[in-house]
Amino acid sequence: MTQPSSPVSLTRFLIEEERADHISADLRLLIEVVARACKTISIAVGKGALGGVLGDAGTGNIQGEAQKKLDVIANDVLLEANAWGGHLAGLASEEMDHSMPIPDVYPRGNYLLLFDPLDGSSNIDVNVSVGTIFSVLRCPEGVTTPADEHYLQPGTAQVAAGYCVYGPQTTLVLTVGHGTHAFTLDREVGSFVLTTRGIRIPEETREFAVNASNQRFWEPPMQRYVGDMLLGNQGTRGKDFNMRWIASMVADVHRIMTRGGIFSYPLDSKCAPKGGKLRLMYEANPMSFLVEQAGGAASTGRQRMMEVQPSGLHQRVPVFLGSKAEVETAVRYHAEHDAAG
Ligand SMILES: O=P(O)(O)OC[C@H]1O[C@](O)(COP(=O)(O)O)[C@@H](O)[C@@H]1O
Ligand SMILES: [Mg+2]
Ligand SMILES: [Mg+2]
Repeated sequence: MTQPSSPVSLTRFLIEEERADHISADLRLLIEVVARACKTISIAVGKGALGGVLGDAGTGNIQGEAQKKLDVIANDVLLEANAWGGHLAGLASEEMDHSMPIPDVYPRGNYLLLFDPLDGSSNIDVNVSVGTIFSVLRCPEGVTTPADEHYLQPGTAQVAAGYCVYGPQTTLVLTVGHGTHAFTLDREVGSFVLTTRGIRIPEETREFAVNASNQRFWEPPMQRYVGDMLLGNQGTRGKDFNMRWIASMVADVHRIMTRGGIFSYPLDSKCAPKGGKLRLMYEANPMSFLVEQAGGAASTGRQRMMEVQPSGLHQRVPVFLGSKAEVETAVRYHAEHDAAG
């Protein structure tokens, strides 16, 4: 007898992943807690002006950036939900100066959670998609009170990563190292439902995403790379390119997950003293894990992103990720430039 095909909830998907030995029960429950927090953030984002959540919080974060009210709200939601979740030894956030070990009085586990609670903050007040990005690491063996240094593991050590995009639909995109999968929030029912199993990013693309206003500050290989794309079918690339820039990494990456493309936030002379614009631990590494698991590639331009050995919790890096062949082309421009001295 054929079974009626019913929608697969995130809960059922995670139970199946546990049965397949892809995740532990603790990791399954941890992801459920993060997903629940994302639902709460999605509701707050959706209320907008009606919920009094728009505008500046009047505070700044360790990155020297002004915090929006929703940056603070999303951070609090994730902290509160996960502190009581029982599956973490500690957590770290883009919005907090240091990581936070889970206090003894709370239930504790063996994972470390890192997150960018609200990505694309500059878009909140203009009603454009924003998101949450998260990454899960194992707490090193024997460590009961993890400090910042215990989070400094390369992206290859991640056991799970995901983002939730708050757009016309709220969509959670997740990997536990066995493909990348998308779950759409059924708002009436209140649960995430599997809508794409095994996302595959097309290898080739004719679409790139970059903040072109930084062009004069870019390094020479980036100038040449984008210059050649702009020449289109009249230049060496032999094809015309389209450009998109939402300024929410989550939304730009989600487009690439859906139809391919390359996303880049390269090194420029403004952000060079900090190493780049985007954060390795909260943005670049989780997105790289998701993109690689979907058949794409992710690089700093000179090194596979997930092999970068982190030196600081809030470290920044240049980013190129998306369609594999296109990322390889961007890397080739950098290699040729460096080889020429
Ligand atoms: O405003 P810019 O320079 O184009 O930068 C946009 C980039 O900055 C970010 O907004 C940084 O994220 P936050 O909003 O979490 O600080 C990325 O999402 C986005 O890709
Ligand atoms: Mg961000
Ligand atoms: Mg943020």
